[in-house]
Amino acid sequence: MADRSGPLAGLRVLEIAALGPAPFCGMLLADLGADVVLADRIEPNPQVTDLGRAAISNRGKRSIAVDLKSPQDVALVLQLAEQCDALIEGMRPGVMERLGLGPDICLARNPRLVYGRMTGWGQDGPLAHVAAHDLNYVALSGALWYAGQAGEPPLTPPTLNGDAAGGLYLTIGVLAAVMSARATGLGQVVDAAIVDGSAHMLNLLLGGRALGQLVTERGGSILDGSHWSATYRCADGQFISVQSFEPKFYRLLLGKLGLGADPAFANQFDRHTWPEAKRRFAEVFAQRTRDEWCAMLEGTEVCFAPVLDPEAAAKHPHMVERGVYSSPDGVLQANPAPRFSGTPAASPGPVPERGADREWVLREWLGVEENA
Ligand SMILES: CC(=O)SCCNC(=O)CCNC(=O)[C@H](O)C(C)(C)COP(=O)(O)OP(=O)(O)OC[C@H]1O[C@@H](n2cnc3c(N)ncnc32)[C@H](O)[C@@H]1OP(=O)(O)O
Repeated sequence: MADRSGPLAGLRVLEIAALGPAPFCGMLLADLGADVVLADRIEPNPQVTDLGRAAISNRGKRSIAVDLKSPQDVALVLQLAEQCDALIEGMRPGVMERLGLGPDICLARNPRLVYGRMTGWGQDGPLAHVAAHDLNYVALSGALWYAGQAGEPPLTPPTLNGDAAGGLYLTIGVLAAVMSARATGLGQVVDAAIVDGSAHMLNLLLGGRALGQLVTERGGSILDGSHWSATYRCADGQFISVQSFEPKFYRLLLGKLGLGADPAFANQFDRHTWPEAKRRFAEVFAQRTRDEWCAMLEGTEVCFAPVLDPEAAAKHPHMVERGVYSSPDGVLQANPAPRFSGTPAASPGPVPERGADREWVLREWLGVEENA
């Protein structure tokens, strides 16, 4: 029986505890109302810092602690897998099989089950079994190539293109496969690899490559090389962003900066003019503080925003009015997204204590009263 609300109310998901993207997928599903039971480790993973109550990715889930090296607990996980729509896991390929929890066994027990697998490299291929992390996967996918400035090494971006996007692809895959299982009665394996998702997202840019807008040289393309698509340091050391792509918005920006009549800025898309134009923009933006630029440019059509740290972002009037962030238990976090008009998601539930919901899980999912 579901007690969560949101468009996924009634969807049961069993998540085998892992790092990064798989828990992020579990959070997305829980945010949207799914009943997510986290099969957690009995003790924290010794390889990584235990985030405890700050493990935002676990919010809204129920936790049951299991020792997957114990046949008894493996049997329990299989029983839970029989009762759910989807199982998600993020271990190295072959680990679940070794534990006796591989897809063949689980699907034999529950033919409607969607078995979602999250990895960096994928379930097969020469690197499938090799340890790596976000940066490595994004590097191999082709996407990291464009992160950075001309003549500089690619930077280490926040783990959004790899881990977070990988979790999003797992989420989409799981939901698509659940729809298919509801229509056909048959579950399947979803192999969500960060390299696939990261490359797939590059499609957004690869069309521009065909047109010459995206060149191989880092920092040489319209969106990462031009003066009108950049961040600038202000007089107080803070930063602002402009991305005045359309000529009408670009002209407006030039006007606001007092450069409208300057011929050096006349050819917006001529990449030969960009380095000098960027230097001139930098000089102009360095003359006022970020707040002064906000007062002048925010809310206009020049395509402008201040660059904010998450705490400042949470306090920005636009973000406040939309309620984008909150701080339950004193831990700053973003609220569920997207938003639904008919089945809105409730506020996310708390981060569970490890193993705290065993009684609830056994009763609600298996009909077993352990202490009766
Ligand atoms: C910042 C980031 O990029 S996070 C994303 C990292 N990459 C991924 O998530 C991709 C997929 N995952 C992986 O490739 C790997 O899990 C890595 C590289 C992240 C970590 O490698 P490892 O620490 O060696 O973990 P691996 O997944 O191989 O195995 C997990 C081990 O924990 C054990 N384990 C997991 N849960 C439990 C449990 N509840 N009880 C007992 N043992 C458990 C497994 O049995 C396995 O041990 P074994 O090899 O003795 O059977």
